[in-house]
Amino acid sequence: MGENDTAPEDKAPDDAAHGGTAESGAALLGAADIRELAAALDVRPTKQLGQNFVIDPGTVRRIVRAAEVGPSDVVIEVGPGLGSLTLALLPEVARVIAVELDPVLAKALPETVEAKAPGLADRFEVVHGDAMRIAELPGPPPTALVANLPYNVAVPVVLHLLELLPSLRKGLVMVQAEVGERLAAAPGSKIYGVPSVKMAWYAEARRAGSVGRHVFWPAPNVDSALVAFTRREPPATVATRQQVFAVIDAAFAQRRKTLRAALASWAGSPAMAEAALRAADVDPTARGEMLDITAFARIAEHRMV
Ligand SMILES: C[S@@+](CC[C@H](N)C(=O)[O-])C[C@H]1O[C@@H](n2cnc3c(N)ncnc32)[C@H](O)[C@@H]1O
Repeated sequence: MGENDTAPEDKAPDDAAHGGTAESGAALLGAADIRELAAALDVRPTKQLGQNFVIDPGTVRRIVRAAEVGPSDVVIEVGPGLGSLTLALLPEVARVIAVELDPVLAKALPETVEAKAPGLADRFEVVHGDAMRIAELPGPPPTALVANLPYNVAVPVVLHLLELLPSLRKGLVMVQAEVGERLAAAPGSKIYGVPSVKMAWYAEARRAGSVGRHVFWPAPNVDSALVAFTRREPPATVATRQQVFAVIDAAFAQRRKTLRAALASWAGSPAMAEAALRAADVDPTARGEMLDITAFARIAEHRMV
């Protein structure tokens, strides 16, 4: 799927539409279903929790297709909300473990699954909690992350789950368009930064399409992007992940400065920063935005204090 892909479904959904029943055994949620569910639960979507619910069955189908998940996948879904994406995932995969922070939504979801996908409810489990803080999950280890993420915490959630769950081999997340570009950016581009390099420690990320704001209720102020990722081995290094991430944070905290200046307090002094950079075969007058993850790992190895 190309960057500017506009799938046939990427049009304004009919506001009154019900999602209808799919042959797969799960009914998908349309705009009218979402409003009915929200009214029944007295849910008023909050910005604080990034609650923008997908009201377009075409969009959730598109997400599931782009995720390339199958019958052997155990999916972790973050922020299932009222269940739009959950219901599209269930017929396709072995199991969905959904982590939801809102207690009202977490409590209501099993009932929605039972009502809309009666034959598939045994594949589903909901965990009430904060996806940025969970330390363990029930059941078999997840192989894929598929989520329409709460936008304000999208990057920390993805990084936390990649660190916590080595079983996670791939993922497809819907995020704010600008965040999607950052996650998938390559060295040398203006938007390359901390999310791009930290993501590259764990996985190869790429843009997998765009989604307009009209497929959500309420509609957010920004458009969205689909980002796909595939796990890869971190660079071979004697430095720990924390040590490498400390260099990345220092380099981008003052991204307009040369690395010699930006890494001065991390190294102990500008001269020590220069020594570490030279030992790592990195030009001390370069800026962080030019370096890939392997260069950051080499620099971390050469800190002298
Ligand atoms: C963008 S909505 C997506 C809802 C649903 N998946 C959909 O596509 O309609 C984000 C969801 O994440 C939940 N959420 C927000 N912060 C969270 C966190 N830290 N951990 C888990 N869920 C969170 C919100 O309550 C909300 O249900």
